[in-house]
Amino acid sequence: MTGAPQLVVHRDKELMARAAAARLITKIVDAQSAKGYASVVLTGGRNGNGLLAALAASPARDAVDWSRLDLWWGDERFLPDGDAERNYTQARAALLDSVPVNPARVHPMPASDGPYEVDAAAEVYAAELAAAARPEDHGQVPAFDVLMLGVGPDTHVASLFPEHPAVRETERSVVGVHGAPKPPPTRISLTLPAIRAAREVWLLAAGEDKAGAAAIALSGAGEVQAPAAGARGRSRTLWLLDAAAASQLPPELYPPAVA
Ligand SMILES: O=C1O[C@H](COP(=O)(O)O)[C@@H](O)[C@H](O)[C@H]1O
Repeated sequence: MTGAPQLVVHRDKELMARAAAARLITKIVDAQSAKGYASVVLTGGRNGNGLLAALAASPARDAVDWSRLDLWWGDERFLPDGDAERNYTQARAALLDSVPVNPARVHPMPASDGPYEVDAAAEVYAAELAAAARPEDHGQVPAFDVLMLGVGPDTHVASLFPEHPAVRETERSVVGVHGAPKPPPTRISLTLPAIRAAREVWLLAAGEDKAGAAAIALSGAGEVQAPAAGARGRSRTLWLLDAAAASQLPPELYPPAVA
């Protein structure tokens, strides 16, 4: 597991989205060159969708071989297929409908109008992840190249909310979430162990309303009280912030000391 999280602070949220999109393109291209494919976990929320829109607008998007990209989701709002509030619907609108992804490699979480209730739907997604894990991944989910997470103002990541049962899960890779404090109340989420299987975890936080959450999560809070504190990658944990979201960080974390 990685050491301390690394921080990159951009001037504003537009620049953060563009820089993060450029970073993601490079990461995908590098992974595809090294092993033939890349696997990425997408996040919902404003910052995640901002990144996808910036990627869609980037001329460098053509450097990605979209047919050799596995896409997964970190969480989903358990709503009918096509609902405008589903993370999958929003990712399609922001990016996926305008690039030649291979539909067989795109893995949205189940919708509420499918054959499963939420806990069974979570089990189905866990089985899909397990089937995609390779022996060298040594786990029940693939070793994702990059797993992105938006950080909520309450420090939630994916659909893991402070003090909720889902954030305490230590065995399963995917769980149904009931009674989430942010609508809709019923959701599906990767758990912290599944998140920590990723090579790199990128936490996205832009805007003043994320400043308190970033400060708490980066100042030694426990993961049950501040789920973002428990989101770490195997080889790297990267916080991508804008100046507003970094504005309450303790001075020992930001700005960096002058050499
Ligand atoms: O509901 C959700 O919220 C978080 C954070 O969203 P934001 O709009 O505050 O950035 C998001 O990461 C998660 O995927 C989503 O389901």
